[in-house]
Amino acid sequence: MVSNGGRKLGPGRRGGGILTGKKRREYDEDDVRVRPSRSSRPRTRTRPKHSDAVEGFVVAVDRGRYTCHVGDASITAMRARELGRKSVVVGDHVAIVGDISGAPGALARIVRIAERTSVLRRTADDDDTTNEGRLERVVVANADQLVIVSSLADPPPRTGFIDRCLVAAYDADIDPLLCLTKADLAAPDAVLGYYAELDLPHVLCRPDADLDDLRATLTGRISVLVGHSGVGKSTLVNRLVPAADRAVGAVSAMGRGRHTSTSAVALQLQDEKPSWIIDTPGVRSFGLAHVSAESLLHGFPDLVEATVDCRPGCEHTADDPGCALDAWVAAGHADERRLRSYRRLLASRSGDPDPEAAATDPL
Ligand SMILES: Nc1nc2c(ncn2[C@@H]2O[C@H](COP(=O)(O)OP(=O)(O)OP(=O)(O)O)[C@@H](O)[C@H]2O)c(=O)[nH]1
Ligand SMILES: [Zn+2]
Repeated sequence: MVSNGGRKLGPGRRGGGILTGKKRREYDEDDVRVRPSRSSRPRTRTRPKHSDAVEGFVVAVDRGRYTCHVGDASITAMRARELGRKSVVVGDHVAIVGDISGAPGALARIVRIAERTSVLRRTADDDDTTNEGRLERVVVANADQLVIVSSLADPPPRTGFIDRCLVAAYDADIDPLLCLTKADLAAPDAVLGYYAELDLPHVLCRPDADLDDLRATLTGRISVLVGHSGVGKSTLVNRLVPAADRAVGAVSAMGRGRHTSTSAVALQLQDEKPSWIIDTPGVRSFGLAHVSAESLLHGFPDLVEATVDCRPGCEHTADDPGCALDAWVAAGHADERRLRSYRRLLASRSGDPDPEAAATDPL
């Protein structure tokens, strides 16, 4: 009988539960260091204590207070000390004890976090004001789908942003969906042409048409919406969940301040199956410093095949002599703009100044 040391492996959506050797550098999900060794804490002492815990779903996080959906009620909870440094994020399924009446002022306690089926991360490399520097943050847990909202005009689509989101989605093993808004203002051909080689599903949205296509992809799933300011994300959220009442067109002066909340909010869709959309008002980009160069390639399935011809250790940069990606593009197997985008992300990852950051998008 083969033993795994009594360690419980995760559901392993990606790697079949394989534990990777490299511990991700992060500060808010510390599972390893704070857990006492098995012998130092008798399990029986804590287990029965929480047998009365109820299940909840974390829908919002604000300064140490967690809004949780329990049944059809909404309650406020804090983290129990026994969670240690382990973070609780929107999308987490948790076990809750204490005052779950939902009455004003009632405060319950989160005592357990269920194993996550997916973890969407970003490196906070857009915030160089923190002491910690570039740290990895968990944005959302248990999402099934990343809805990348991009307008076709006003503002024009930015494929660099979309490519970045695609890498984050593939890295988290979450299905991407390209949601193109303002289809009443411009045609989608240029954007769709750029992604022609990818199996990337898309929907078009416009004010004078229903959202049935989009709704169909949201049913029964947890979907995270990301998008630049002004692309019409709030407009979409309001159409999907009228009760949400997200501010539309209001670009506040606080928008770029570091105190702006970057936390996400989960909103339930009126649907026959449990369906949630998670709005991410503060997430304007996905820092990808935590993603390896090889994983970065997964956002570019049209390029990945070429790299079998690269020499071992090839870093796939423009300066890498004999990088097979150049020949691949020269032979017409992939769009040259895709290679440029990949190399831009590679450069931004390592903190190099992005030579094309100020340049317009390839489209
Ligand atoms: N023509 C057209 N305008 C739209 C559409 N969707 C949204 N808008 C307009 O675009 C502007 C920005 O929309 P918002 O929904 O506030 O965009 P947002 O992405 O939430 O932007 P932030 O609030 O900055 O996060 C508003 O004036 C909307 O009325 C669309 O499909 N077509
Ligand atoms: Zn190469």
